[in-house]
Amino acid sequence: MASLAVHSKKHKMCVVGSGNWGTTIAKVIAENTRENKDLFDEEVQMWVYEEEVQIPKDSKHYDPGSSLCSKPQKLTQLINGLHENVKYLPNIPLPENIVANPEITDAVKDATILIFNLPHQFINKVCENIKGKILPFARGISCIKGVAVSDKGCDLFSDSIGQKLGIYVGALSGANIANEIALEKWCETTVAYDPPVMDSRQPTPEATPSGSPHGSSANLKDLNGTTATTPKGKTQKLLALPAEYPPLNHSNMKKLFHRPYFHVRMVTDVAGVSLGGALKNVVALAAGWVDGLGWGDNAKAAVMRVGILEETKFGRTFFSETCRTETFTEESAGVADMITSCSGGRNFRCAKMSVKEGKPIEEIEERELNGQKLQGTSTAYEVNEFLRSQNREKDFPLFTAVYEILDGKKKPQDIPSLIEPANE
Ligand SMILES: NC(=O)c1ccc[n+]([C@@H]2O[C@H](COP(=O)([O-])OP(=O)(O)OC[C@H]3O[C@@H](n4cnc5c(N)ncnc54)[C@H](O)[C@@H]3O)[C@@H](O)[C@H]2O)c1
Ligand SMILES: O=P(O)(O)OC[C@H](O)CO
Repeated sequence: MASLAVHSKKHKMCVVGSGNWGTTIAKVIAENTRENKDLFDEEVQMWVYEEEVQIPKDSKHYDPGSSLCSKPQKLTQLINGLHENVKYLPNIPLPENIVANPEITDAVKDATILIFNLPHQFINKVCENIKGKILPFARGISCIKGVAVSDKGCDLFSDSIGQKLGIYVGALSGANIANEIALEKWCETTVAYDPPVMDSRQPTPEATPSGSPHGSSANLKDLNGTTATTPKGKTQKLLALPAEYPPLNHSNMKKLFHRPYFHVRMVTDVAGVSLGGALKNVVALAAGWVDGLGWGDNAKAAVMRVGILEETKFGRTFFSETCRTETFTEESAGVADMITSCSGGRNFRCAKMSVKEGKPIEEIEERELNGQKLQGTSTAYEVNEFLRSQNREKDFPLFTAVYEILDGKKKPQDIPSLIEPANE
C-alpha cells in the first residue's frame, strides 16, 4: 500500500519584485497557495521597491475628496490597502493574501521558495542585500528575462543568482505578456526546474523524476550531498530541503504556478528557457523597427525566423552542455515567446514608435511605460559585449545589427543587408 507522507511544515513564498510581471506572478501564486494549503503557506510576501505614487485620475479608487488621493502615497500602503498595484498593474484586483513589503530582508527571511521577478538591471543589488539573510536551503525560480554579462562571460540569471546566494534557482519563461495573464486570458508558460540529486545513494524527494519529458542533467549529480556543479562548470554548495517540507518535485512546482488561464509545462532545460526569454527581447526590437518602417508582416516574420535561429545557435555554442534545441522550437519559452513579443510586447511597441516618430527608444520608453523597463535595449548591448569578447559578432548578424542600430552606427533600413549571409 502506498504511504502518504505527512509534512509538518509548509512552503513560504516571496516574490522579489512588484512590477508589471512581478505583480501578475504574485497574483497567480497567491491564488494557488490558497488552493493548495497542504503544501503552501497562504500568505505571499511581495517585495516592493518603495516609491511614492499618486492614484491616477482614471483609477476606480480615485476620489478627489479623499485624503488618499490628495497627495502621493507609499506604493506598499496602496497595494495592501486597495489590493491593487495602481502603478504597475492598474485595474487588476489582487488576492488579499499578497502582502506588499518594502523591507527586502524582512520579505525574504522565511521564504523557502523565492521568485525573482524584476528588471534584470536591479537584480545584482538585490542579491547583495539578501545574501546570507535567506533560508540556506531555499529554492528559487527566476522569471527575469535577460543575461548576466560580466568580465567572466555570459551567465544565466538562474545561475548567477544561485551562485551569489548559495541556493538552487530554476527559471520560468514563456509567451507571457503580463497584462493578458492578469486579465486571466489563457496562455502557456515553461518552468525549468532541475535541482541536483543531493545524495546519489538516497535521492532527495525533490530530485527530477526519471522519465521526465526532458530527462535529467547528469552533470548536476552530487556525490557528497553538499556541493554540486552548475551547467557552466562552477561548483556550488547546496543544502538539501529538510524532510519536514513537502518535496519540491515537478508536480508540486507545477501546483505553484499552474492556473486554468496559465498552463505550465515543466522541463529541465534551465539554460534554454532562460536564453529564449532573454534573446527574444533583442529580436523584438528589430521586429518593431521593420514594422515601424511599414514593411509589413512578411518582414517581421523574416526577423523572427532569423531570431529563432540565432537564439538556438547561441544556446548550442555557449551553453552546449545543457541547452536543448527543442526548447527554442517546441516550448512556450522559445518560439511562442518570439511570436508574442514581436507582435505586442513593450520592446516591439517602443521600437516601432521610435522609428515612426524618429525619436530615441529611451525617450519613448520614458514617455509610454510609466516606470516599466525595456529589457531588450540593455540585453542587446550586453549580448554584443559578450559576442565581441568571443570574436563571434559575425556569427550572430541579427543580434549584432540590433546593437549597431541602437548605437547609431546603422539604421533599421539596413536590417535586410545586415542579416544576409555573406556568401549568398
Ligand atoms: N511585463 C511583462 O509582460 C513581462 C512578461 C514576462 C517577463 N517579464 C520579465 O520580467 C522581469 C520583470 O519585469 P516587470 O514587467 O515586472 O517590471 P517592470 O518593467 O514593470 O519594471 C518596473 C519595476 O522595477 C522596479 N524598480 C525601479 N527601480 C528599481 C530599483 N532601483 N531597484 C529595484 N527595483 C526597481 C519598480 O519598482 C517596478 O517594480 C523582466 O526581466 C521582464 O523582461 C515581463
Ligand atoms: O513587453 P516585453 O517586450 O518586455 O515582453 C513581455 C514578455 O516577455 C512577453 O512574453
